[in-house]
Amino acid sequence: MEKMVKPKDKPVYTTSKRAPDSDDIRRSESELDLEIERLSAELKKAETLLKRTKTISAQRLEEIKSLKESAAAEKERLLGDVERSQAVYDALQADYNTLIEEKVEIQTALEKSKGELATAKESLNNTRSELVKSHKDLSVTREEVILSQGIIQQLESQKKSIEYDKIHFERETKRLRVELDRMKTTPLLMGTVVKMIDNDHVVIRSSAGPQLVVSAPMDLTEAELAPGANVALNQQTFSIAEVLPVLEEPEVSALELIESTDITYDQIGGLGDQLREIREVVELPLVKPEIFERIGIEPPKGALLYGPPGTGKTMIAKAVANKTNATFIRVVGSELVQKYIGDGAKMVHELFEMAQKKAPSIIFIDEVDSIASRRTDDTTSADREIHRTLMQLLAEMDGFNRRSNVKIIAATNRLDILDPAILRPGRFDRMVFVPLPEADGRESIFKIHSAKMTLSDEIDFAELAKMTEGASGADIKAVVTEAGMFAVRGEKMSVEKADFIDAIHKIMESKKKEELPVPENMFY
Ligand SMILES: Nc1ncnc2c1ncn2[C@@H]1O[C@H](COP(=O)(O)OP(=O)(O)OP(=O)(O)O)[C@@H](O)[C@H]1O
Repeated sequence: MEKMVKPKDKPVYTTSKRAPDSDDIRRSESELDLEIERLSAELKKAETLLKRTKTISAQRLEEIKSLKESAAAEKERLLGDVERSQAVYDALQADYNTLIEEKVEIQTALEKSKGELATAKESLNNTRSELVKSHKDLSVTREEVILSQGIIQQLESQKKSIEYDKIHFERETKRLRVELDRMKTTPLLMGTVVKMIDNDHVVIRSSAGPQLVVSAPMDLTEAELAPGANVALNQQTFSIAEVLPVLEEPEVSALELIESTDITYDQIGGLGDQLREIREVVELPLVKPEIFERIGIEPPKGALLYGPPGTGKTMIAKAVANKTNATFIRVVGSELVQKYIGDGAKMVHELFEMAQKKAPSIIFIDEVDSIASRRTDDTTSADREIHRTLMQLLAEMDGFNRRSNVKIIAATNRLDILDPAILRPGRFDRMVFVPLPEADGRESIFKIHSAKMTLSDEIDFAELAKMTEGASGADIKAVVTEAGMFAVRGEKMSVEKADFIDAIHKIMESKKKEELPVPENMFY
């Protein structure tokens, strides 16, 4: 702010009694000039100040104008915002109103549903109590049904078992009758073939002493009547009744004894797992006994093979004997007790002695169920005989040295009737189920048995395997042989698919006719 100039020494006009002289006038004039000068300077200053104030005012005015403009623009914008907000607010208000209406509707519906729910709950409770009541009734009925089902099942399995036993007994009766007939006939004389004179005559040295020339029976081949063969002769006519098996030891002639069998593992189809198991328990201890010693465990004594007939149980035993170079000694349970009545137990003892002598050896007890079946009591003398034979077998198995080179393989089609005593631990170290072959197994059995046949190219073994569901290895072998026979009869160059199909029909049909009812737990 510009400081106002304060007049310093204003000229003082004094009134004096004398008239101003020229000096006074000059003095007053110069004072007036000074005053005028000062006032001019002050005026100038005031003008400059005014000018500056004007400029500032103009600037301020400009600023105020621009502020006014921007305030107007801002106002415009705010007004727009207010409008938009109003629109949003209106929309929200509309939504809110709708929601309120909906809420009212929902509340009404909710009230209605609550009522319905209460009704439904009530009827549910009623139904539930009815259900609980029926459930109780049903439980009682179900228990009765289960009870009756159990009784029916029991009766059915008893029936099946009885039917089976009946068939078994019928067969045994038939066999015993034949045996009895044989026993009733005059005893036969034993003789040894010395030589064949021609196709029809043979020289025999009889056990009574003399040498005889007898007629060669039509049904015996030259090979069977080879020098040294043992034959049984009719005492009156001296005709040859039958060729006797090679007698290794007079006491145990009931046995089949093969020094070295010719069955190999690769001739057995579809039993990989079973072979592996049996090789572990029978082959390994014979071939590598040191492994068991090293590990410090007792080597197994043997195994029990069980399963349907004709599935290769005997083959497995023979193949193990072959692999281990062991003597194969086969004894048939039913023959032990039927042929040697009173001597079964003695035969068992001799069997084990002989196996020891011929070691390494494998004792194969076929149809072990004939001597080891579960019995309720030993009422008949035959029962007692069977029991004695079994006791002897168990004693031999228990007293038998695990480290000896003798192993036992037993086989049965009737695991269900076996005496638990024979299954007790320490007797058979492993029980191996030998089942009917699956399609793959059947295919490989077809291939094995037809390996030496001349076959036509069209033969598809997988297809034949599909057609023989339920067939055993023995059935498949029979099919292959029969197919060969069809081809021979038809004088063909090779066995054709049609021959196989005819053979399958023939064998499977006859199998169906022979089939017996199988008790449920027969193989388990
Ligand atoms: N898995 C198989 N592989 C090849 N051939 C088999 C097989 N199973 C059975 N066979 C054929 O069937 C024949 C009879 O088999 P095997 O005597 O071994 O049966 P099994 O089970 O001992 O019968 P069973 O219980 O009636 O004594 C054999 O000689 C063989 O030709």
